[in-house]
Amino acid sequence: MTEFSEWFHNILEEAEIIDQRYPVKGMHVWMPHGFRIRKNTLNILKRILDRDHEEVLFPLLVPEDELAKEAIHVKGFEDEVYWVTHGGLSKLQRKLALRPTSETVMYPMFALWVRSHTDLPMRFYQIVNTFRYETKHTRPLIRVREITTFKEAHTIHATADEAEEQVERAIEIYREFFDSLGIPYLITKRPPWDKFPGSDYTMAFDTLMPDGKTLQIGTVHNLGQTFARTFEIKFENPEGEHEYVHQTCYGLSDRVIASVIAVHGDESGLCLPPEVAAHQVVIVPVIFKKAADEVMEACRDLRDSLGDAGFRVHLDDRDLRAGRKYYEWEMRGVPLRVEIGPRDLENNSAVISRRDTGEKITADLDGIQDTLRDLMNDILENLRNRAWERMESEIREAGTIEEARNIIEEKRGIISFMWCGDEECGMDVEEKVRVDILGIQEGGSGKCMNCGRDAPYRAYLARTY
Ligand SMILES: Nc1ncnc2c1ncn2[C@@H]1O[C@H](COS(=O)(=O)NC(=O)[C@@H](N)CS)[C@@H](O)[C@H]1O
Ligand SMILES: [Mg+2]
Ligand SMILES: [Zn+2]
Repeated sequence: MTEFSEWFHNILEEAEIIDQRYPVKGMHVWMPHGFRIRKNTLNILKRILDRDHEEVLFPLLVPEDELAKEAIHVKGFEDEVYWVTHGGLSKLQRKLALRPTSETVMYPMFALWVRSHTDLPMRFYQIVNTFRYETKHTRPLIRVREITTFKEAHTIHATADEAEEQVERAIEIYREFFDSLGIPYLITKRPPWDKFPGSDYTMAFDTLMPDGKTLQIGTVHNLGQTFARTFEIKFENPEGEHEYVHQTCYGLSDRVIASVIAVHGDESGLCLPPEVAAHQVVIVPVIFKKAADEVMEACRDLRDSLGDAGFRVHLDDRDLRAGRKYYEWEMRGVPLRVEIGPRDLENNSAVISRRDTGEKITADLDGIQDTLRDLMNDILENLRNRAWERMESEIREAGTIEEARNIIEEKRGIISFMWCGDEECGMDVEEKVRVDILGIQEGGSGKCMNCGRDAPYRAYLARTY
């Protein structure tokens, strides 16, 4: 873990998550193992969203004039948009953009869908690929040009209060989702100069990566009525008048997978929450001359009974040294390994090894399903607690610019300080400490670290991806 980005690139290759050799910069191939992890992660997310969102699928290509409609929005994306200019050999009358995000794709259609207040609220999401011509240093899963796993939710409301409440609901959805992955997060309101282009304000989830830099792993935007006015999205209210709707949108991406890998990983490789691991349990037969057949028989029976009980289980019956198997499954982050040998047969037991703590437990084969389920819950709990403790230990209070500078130089991590909220002063702090203001949390009191004025906000600074 000395050089995190080297560790990260290596594990993506060794654990066959993605293949980075694809000949377009910032675009990678999901390999079978990585794809399973991605699928399991998305299943958790969809289970949460499907409670009160409808899943949809909109086109990839955006007409130039639609993309350009909302001036601030297009300004924010104009240098990141990929364009399609030809259909076959013929030049297109009007060029088409590859969606960098789908406001300008969806909202012309929302204008057709929304009629009456009885249609509202509407809550949609789609999980698609989006394209951003990132000019900063691209990194697999972290800063890509094809965002392969872009979950974007878009909601429509009759009032500002409802939109406000939806922002809170989206924040709870993200908390539940990240908690199910054991990923710690800091929730702040982005400073005005860093909010989503065209939004009223942005709430962001940041997590701390092993190298002391923060990664924005999710964002929730209150769009107010800006896009409604631009795209004429109106509804007839109970009094028969026409009003513009109020909107929110909230997004996640491949970074969710990046943070699961980075936050829980260790020197042995991946360490995956059981909910997302490709295999939750791997069975390794301990083969000696004696009783070899009985051992294999017992391992197959266990594989079948666990499979029938809904575990993602794999029996590794390859003719390889056990040690080689242990290494491989630990590197791939399989939460639980079960070994059965001749001695275990006699005792009708098995030896279970936990990936997160390395602890070995001897368990009766009768009732081993409950033992494994309990262990899987313990593992998620342990991973989550370990990750939260680590992040919280890296959040340090600074009373002066000097202190802030020293902390960032020596330890990186996250700095919290009291801020007056004035943009000038904020930019000045970023300048002096040479890191970004992540955002603020309301309800502080004290004097601004930088200018001494009254400070109603607790603000956070960190070096970011
Ligand atoms: N180049 C990128 N590679 C990987 N993830 C990215 C990239 N750019 C943004 N993201 C992730 O995508 C999330 C949503 O992007 S966003 O611009 O903040 N918000 C939107 O696009 C809104 N339409 C909400 S869906 C970000 O919070 C960030 O976690
Ligand atoms: Mg960007
Ligand atoms: Zn100040």
